[in-house]
Amino acid sequence: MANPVKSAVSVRGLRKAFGPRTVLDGIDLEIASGEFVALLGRSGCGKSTLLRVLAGLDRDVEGAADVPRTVSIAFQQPRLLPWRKVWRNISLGLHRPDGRSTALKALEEVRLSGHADAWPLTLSGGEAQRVSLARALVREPDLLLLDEPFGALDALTRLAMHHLVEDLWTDHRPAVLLVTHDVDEALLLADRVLVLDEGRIVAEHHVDLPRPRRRASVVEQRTRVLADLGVDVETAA
Ligand SMILES: Nc1ncnc2c1ncn2[C@@H]1O[C@H](COP(=O)(O)OP(=O)(O)OP(=O)(O)O)[C@@H](O)[C@H]1O
Repeated sequence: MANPVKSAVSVRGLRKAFGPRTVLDGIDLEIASGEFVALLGRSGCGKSTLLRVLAGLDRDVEGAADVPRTVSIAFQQPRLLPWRKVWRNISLGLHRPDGRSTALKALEEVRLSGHADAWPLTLSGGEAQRVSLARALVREPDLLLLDEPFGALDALTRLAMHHLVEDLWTDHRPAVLLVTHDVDEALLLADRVLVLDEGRIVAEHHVDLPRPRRRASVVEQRTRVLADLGVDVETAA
């Protein structure tokens, strides 16, 4: 028998309700080991709720969700502790004697060497987000959950972050689930793009373009994904 692809995430029949409101309505989802998946959907369709469940932050659900033992999550806001230096933010909770050198290595990877002893409030938005990525990666997660990590950044910083995340993913190869509102971002980074609508996965696009990808190369697929999001590109502003 051929070697089956190892799953990092296996979700079956996942349901989540807040009171009378069903937010996740029977999600089935497989993510292969090392696969990069993007999740698109309108505001309020349940994207962050799904990520929270996969991160183990919300266990009050129906259905089954198998995830790896090491899961890291990074949010739109870096959520750094302002009273701890950058390196301590990264090594927090690692419980290793070599916490500082591990943090320094992670900072080097996110191209922030030299900021180890800085205070978080002295960092730019992009720098703080890179610290947040370093903190997520230092745990060597088998699953990395990214909840709109570039959403608050300006266009140029965002572009640099795309390259950085792709490099980090290539070097470490965790499975990734990236929540974004940006169709181009999804198509530039992911192997597969899912569209969530009212708590259900309603469309799936495989992105077979060679890497590194350019914006021009995703134009054709962009139209199809936008159609699944209910956006008519002819009339969209
Ligand atoms: N703790 C909560 N209590 C009650 N309702 C909640 C709670 N968390 C989320 N919801 C509701 O669940 C729905 C889905 O929220 P969720 O944050 O998952 O959406 P989203 O797709 O990530 O949206 P956005 O793109 O705007 O971040 C929303 O209607 C939200 O109001």
